[in-house]
Amino acid sequence: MIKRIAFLGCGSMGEAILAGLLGSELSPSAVVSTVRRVERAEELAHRYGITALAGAEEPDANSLAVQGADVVILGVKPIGIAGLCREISPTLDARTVVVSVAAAVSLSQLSSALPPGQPVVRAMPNTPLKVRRGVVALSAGPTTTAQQQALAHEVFVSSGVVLDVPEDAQNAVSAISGSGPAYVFYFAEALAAAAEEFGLDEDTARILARETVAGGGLMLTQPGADPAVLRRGVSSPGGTTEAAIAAFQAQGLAGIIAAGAQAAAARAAAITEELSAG
Ligand SMILES: NC(=O)C1=CN([C@@H]2O[C@H](COP(=O)(O)OP(=O)(O)OC[C@H]3O[C@@H](n4cnc5c(N)ncnc54)[C@H](OP(=O)(O)O)[C@@H]3O)[C@@H](O)[C@H]2O)C=CC1
Ligand SMILES: O=C(O)[C@@H]1CCC=N1
Repeated sequence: MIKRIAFLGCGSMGEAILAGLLGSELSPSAVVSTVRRVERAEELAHRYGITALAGAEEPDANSLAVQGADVVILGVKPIGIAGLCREISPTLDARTVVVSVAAAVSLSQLSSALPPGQPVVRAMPNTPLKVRRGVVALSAGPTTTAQQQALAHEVFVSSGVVLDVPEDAQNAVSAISGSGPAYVFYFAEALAAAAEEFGLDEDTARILARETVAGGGLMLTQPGADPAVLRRGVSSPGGTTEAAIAAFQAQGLAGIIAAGAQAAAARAAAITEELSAG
């Protein structure tokens, strides 16, 4: 059981994890988070009842936050991860499991900035954790015990589906489910724009697109749901949906989506290289 957890960096992703976790049995008194700005720390403390420290006000915020924590979540941008690891290293307990959610930061890059043998987990979560419909893939480092891996699972399990993957799958996971919510939101934006092209007013267009994406997503969460079967359930032979799908296929929509995911994975590989090059 997690007794104390520290979130170092708590923006979009950190807050999504935090919100999902606090919906479980964990008490806000077991959570400390750090950010840079005072107003963001105040917002988090007010919204969740946690302790939130701002680096702008308390320069030792990160070192203070990790003291006594059994899990530390690194939620800053990839470029900030190594510096943050070096900053907390002197005060980190050797048993604390350090979970990085940063895209493209490898386990070896993490370990090389932490004390030798520090237990580490590389995670790729997504923001729907905030509404407890997230998915996260975990890859543990070689010194991370089964008990420490269980603690990392516990961070996410009440907020979504937790998968264990080999580290070399992490860039693919990032390209599919890490970035994926943005693809879905982009689709919703495009659907609303198409609605406005028909002359529907902006509010009506947004509601139609939003409820369609949300409702379709909810149907996919039903036991045994298969997207191809659900699609056929909407597509009458010779009807309107078939005409739309044929137009999507003629435009190469599946290939366009694959190209987007490839671009995301390639960018992750490039970021890993850039971080190694310094
Ligand atoms: N957003 C997403 O959907 C996903 C993001 N990720 C990963 O999550 C990480 C964070 O991304 P995201 O949440 O989008 O980014 P944000 O910019 O929203 O959040 C970053 C947070 O880090 C804080 N911060 C920056 N530097 C420090 C520091 N030295 N000490 C303490 N706090 C610090 C910022 O504080 P302040 O608010 O005061 O500026 C902010 O709260 C990235 O590594 C990204 O790859 C992974 C999967 C999905
Ligand atoms: O855009 C990014 O780099 C991060 C990683 C996955 C989602 N957001």
